[in-house]
Amino acid sequence: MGLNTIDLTAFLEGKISPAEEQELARSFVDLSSRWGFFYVRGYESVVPKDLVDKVFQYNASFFDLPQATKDRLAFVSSKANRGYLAQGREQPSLSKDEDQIALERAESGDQKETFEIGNDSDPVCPEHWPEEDELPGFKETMNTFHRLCDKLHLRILSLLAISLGLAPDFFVAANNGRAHNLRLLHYPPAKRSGSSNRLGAHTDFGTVTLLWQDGTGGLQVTGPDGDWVNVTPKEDTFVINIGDILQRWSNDKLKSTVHRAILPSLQPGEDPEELTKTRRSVAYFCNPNSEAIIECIPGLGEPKYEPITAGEYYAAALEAEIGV
Ligand SMILES: O=C(O)CCC(=O)C(=O)O
Ligand SMILES: [Fe+2]
Repeated sequence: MGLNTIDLTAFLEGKISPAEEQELARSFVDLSSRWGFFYVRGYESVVPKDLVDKVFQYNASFFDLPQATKDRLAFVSSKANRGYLAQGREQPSLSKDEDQIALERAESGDQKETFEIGNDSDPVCPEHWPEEDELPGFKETMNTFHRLCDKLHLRILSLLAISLGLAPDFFVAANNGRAHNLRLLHYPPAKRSGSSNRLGAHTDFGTVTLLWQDGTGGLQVTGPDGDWVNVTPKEDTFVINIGDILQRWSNDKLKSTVHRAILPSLQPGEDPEELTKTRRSVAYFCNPNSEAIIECIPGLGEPKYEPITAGEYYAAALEAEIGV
């Protein structure tokens, strides 16, 4: 069985009847609790399609910059969570143990490089932008995309609140600081004779992730029965997945689903000795405000977890995978 798709057109354009909204909310919570991962279409009234295309074009031109330029923009701390991560630096894992993660990095490390972008108006953590003449228009495009994805995320959280029987603005106060992380991912061509791992199996840490992928394929999630299911690229969709903080906040009602990326399977006529295609994706990891206290949402049973501060939890999880 494949992944389901939710259409947000009428909801986002304010053309939805109360009954349709209830039905949409019901399928949203149903998919979030059974799968934790689904396609979304109909988002273009908030995030225009040509902007998404432009972000993908910049994904290519950013990673085409000279290695020395990218290295100058290097990621230096998980607390800041900004900058360039060269291949071999981040090792996502299901483990939280640094030694175990180091072992996985050495045995079949990820074949990817990424660039992390935060909220550009954060007074404490500056972005690691390339100079304007190195990549004209990059900063402006990424800032616009960051802001519009935040708007989209707030609408998604309002749908989530409705679906949990809460006031539509339930999540706003703890999630209105745009503490999100926009990540460009580049998976370079790889040999099939080596490791098939592109991105190790992991869950995301935040509330929801909005993920756009190119047409290459290779993203997989674990379905409700534990098997790997392909997240086949579909035109004009992105995927939403639930992250650990939202699973914890919802007392495990919503599911933070394990996912990974592997090399695409060999197609008829393809030469196994040739390098695979490049893969590119764009992830928008949504996070509560860093000082927000995450404790069981009312009405979801006896709390299983201690309250935590979102920012501390997130930085510790990231640091285990990056080491700084
Ligand atoms: O590249 C992808 O499709 C997935 C990226 C991802 O899961 C991540 O960076 O956490
Ligand atoms: Fe992920």
